[in-house]
Amino acid sequence: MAANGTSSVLKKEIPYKFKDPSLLDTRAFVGGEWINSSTGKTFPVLDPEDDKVAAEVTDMSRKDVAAAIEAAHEAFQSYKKIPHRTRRFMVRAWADAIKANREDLAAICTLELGKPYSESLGTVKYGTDYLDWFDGLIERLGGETIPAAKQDNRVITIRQPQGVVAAITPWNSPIAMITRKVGAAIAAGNTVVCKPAPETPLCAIALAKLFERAGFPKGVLNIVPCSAENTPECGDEMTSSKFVKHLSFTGSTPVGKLLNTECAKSLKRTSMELGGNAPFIVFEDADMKKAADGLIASKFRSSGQTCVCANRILVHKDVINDFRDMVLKRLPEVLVSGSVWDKKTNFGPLYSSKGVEKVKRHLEDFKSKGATIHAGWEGGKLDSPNMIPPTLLVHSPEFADRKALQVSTEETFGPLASLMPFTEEAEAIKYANEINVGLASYFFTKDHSRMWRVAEALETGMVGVQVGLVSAVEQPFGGIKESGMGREGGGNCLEEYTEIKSITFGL
Ligand SMILES: NC(=O)c1ccc[n+]([C@@H]2O[C@H](COP(=O)([O-])OP(=O)(O)OC[C@H]3O[C@@H](n4cnc5c(N)ncnc54)[C@H](O)[C@@H]3O)[C@@H](O)[C@H]2O)c1
Ligand SMILES: N[C@@H](CC=O)C(=O)O
Repeated sequence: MAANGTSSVLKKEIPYKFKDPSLLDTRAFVGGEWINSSTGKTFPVLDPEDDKVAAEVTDMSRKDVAAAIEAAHEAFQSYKKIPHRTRRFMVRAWADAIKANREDLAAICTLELGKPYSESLGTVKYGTDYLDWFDGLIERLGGETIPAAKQDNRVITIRQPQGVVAAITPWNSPIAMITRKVGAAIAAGNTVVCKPAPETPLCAIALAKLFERAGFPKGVLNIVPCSAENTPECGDEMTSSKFVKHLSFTGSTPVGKLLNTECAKSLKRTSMELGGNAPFIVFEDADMKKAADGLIASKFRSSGQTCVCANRILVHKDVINDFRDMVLKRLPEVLVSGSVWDKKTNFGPLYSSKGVEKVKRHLEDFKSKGATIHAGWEGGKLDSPNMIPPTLLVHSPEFADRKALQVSTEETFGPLASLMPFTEEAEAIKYANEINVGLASYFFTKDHSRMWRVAEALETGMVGVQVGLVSAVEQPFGGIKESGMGREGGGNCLEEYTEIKSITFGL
């Protein structure tokens, strides 16, 4: 029992009292039952704010994952027959349950991810926006009638769910990445086995608690938390199972490629939302304040830990000093650091010391190649664990060796921005596109011709023109090149989880 009396699960005190402590659970959810791993093993979940153990979560084995897949397969046999409208009401009820418990869910997100509580409330809203969106799409998930070439034939198509969908999700968005993926698969009539990231299983478990209350049949959603050590085995069970028809993954490009290769052996469908390395370009005619605010929103939200964060920042050499000064002015006006539980705080620690190591490596690389630090971290001991302040570096207007920088080939995934100069539009586009990934990109200019030209030229799945945020449920979210395959959100997102069947009638 935790000293604060809020939950028997908590291993440490936090300055938040749960309204419904039962949402904090450490068990798996399989076939409608709350269970522990057959091995009895657990793994620790840390609070990134102090690196202390927050909870011990059940560590599901390969055998347990196989049982969850079977439970999902069994549930699919009846769930697939449920009318679209009934399914819609259940999705609606899940969304409503999440909304009614938004504060507790946000607190769980803050606890295991270190995300400031106010930002966590935003991520709960973003997550439920997806379910609201699917609610509007479910009953439109129909087929079409097709004029047949033969006089005595009539042809129609119907859309049917695929079966068991395996979902593997990352730590950096532990609520929205689940509702966006699991919600879409279930809205389309599939059943799901979801393996959340080992760093953030508590949000997934809490979402399953609310799912259970929404009236879905047993086995429609199964949550199988497992440790980093068990992950490859559990993943292999998902990619090799004959019952899994679709693997939906959000995470890094190397893991996505591995899973995709394994799924290819049995021709499973895959959805791959993978890593990015977003270019962010400030042209010489840009509105400096708009561009600075765009950079702060894109680079520093979630402390720089999103797949669509600005990463390679190019500023026209004639305005690089003006832009630097505007960013330096706006940073303290926009970002507030402090305890993640303080409602005013909107900038928090990284998810773990692994993240800190990577940011430090990029910082040292920028410094060694001539960038100077204008704000933030110099690479020394941090004041508190994982808490890197918003950091700004600038290269001289003559700097030309961009391709040698680590940031040119790797996401920083942290609150570190280094401004690099460019001279010509074509040069900026060439550098932006000279990479194997293409998720998001951003640019700022007041020139309307340039807006179209550059938006069309950038090789990414999403482009922000004069904005630093591109995530919204109503628009297709996803990348090209090695940033993935498929789209989540947008008007056609449920179709990804269906098969088209064409039926020919002879008269
Ligand atoms: N495109 C998008 O929509 C999107 C969204 C969020 C994050 N991301 C990307 O995710 C990455 C950050 O997340 P991460 O560090 O957790 O990525 P990761 O690839 O290490 O892990 C993602 C998930 O895959 C699991 N995993 C790891 N190895 C596995 C294996 N062998 N078999 C099965 N599962 C395995 C992890 O446990 C986790 O659940 C970044 O690259 C980011 O850009 C992309
Ligand atoms: N949470 C992000 C996804 C990548 O990290 C978003 O949807 O913007």
